[in-house]
Amino acid sequence: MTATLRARALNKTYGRRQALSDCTLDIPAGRVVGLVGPNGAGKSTLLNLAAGMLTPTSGTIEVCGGRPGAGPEQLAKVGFVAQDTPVYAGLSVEEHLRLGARLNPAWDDALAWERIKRLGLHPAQRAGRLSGGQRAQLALTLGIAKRPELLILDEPVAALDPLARRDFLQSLMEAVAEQGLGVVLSSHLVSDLERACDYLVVLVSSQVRIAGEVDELLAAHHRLTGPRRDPARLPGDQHVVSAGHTGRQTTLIVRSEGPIHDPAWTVSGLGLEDLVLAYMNPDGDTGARPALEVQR
Ligand SMILES: Nc1ncnc2c1ncn2[C@@H]1O[C@H](COP(=O)(O)OP(=O)(O)OP(=O)(O)O)[C@@H](O)[C@H]1O
Repeated sequence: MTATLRARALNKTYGRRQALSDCTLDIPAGRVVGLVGPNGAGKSTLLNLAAGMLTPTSGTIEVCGGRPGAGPEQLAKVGFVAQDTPVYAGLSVEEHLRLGARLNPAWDDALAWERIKRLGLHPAQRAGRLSGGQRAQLALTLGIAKRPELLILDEPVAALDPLARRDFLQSLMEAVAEQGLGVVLSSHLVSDLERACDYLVVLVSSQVRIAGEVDELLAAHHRLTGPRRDPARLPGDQHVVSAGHTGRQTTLIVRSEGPIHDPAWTVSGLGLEDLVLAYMNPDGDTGARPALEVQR
């Protein structure tokens, strides 16, 4: 597997606060990767390490085959749109594009202008006067026109209304299809990740809880409902991710590569949201408590 991001025993501490702990991860190339986890889990820290904006406390991280931020060639391979889609408020849309052209060796000016026209952004408009959605689209345009191998987006849609979010993700998906670039995208909106991502990483309490192809993860996880019983008595190949009990009933989220034939259980599949919630909330409550924001 060609890895676009490879982390080995990666740690990052801020003072005494552990933001990322012993993170070992291989993200394959050319995927759209959803990074999800509770507030403070370490998502921005991981993305900033991948973009070369932070350096590890210990361990290693490689992105597109090199050390993040190590020289102009490496910088050209990776696009990064930080949280809150930062743009220069005093610069116009056109000035942003000119700056992009000057700073990025593989800059695709035709692509940038085509996107700006399609989005209906006026070249003379100052970025500070754009709406949140327009600023996000401008930042995405700069990221895409740089023509990186990997585009890293930290909560790019958080401030957008549902229509702007759909447009933003649509633009992103088009760029992925046309350019074959890889994307790592963090978001709390699982429905957006479900729409856009084919690979999932769940980060909880500064550690990677699970990572893999979305289709494979969904196929390997099941919800078991049946008479109350001790989860420890399941067969060894059935790994309990989360367990919830009422007086008489047990509901388990289980990872199992093979089918589950025990007639005592009613077995059903999971959606991505259920899967993410099970890993974020392993101590039971396998019902639908919304620990994540879900918007459609
Ligand atoms: N510059 C900093 N100085 C000190 N602590 C920090 C700093 N940046 C982040 N942290 C801490 O590191 C941990 C991980 O933060 P991080 O921003 O990576 O989480 P996150 O998963 O992106 O959260 P959110 O979903 O809220 O954006 C948190 O406990 C946070 O308080």
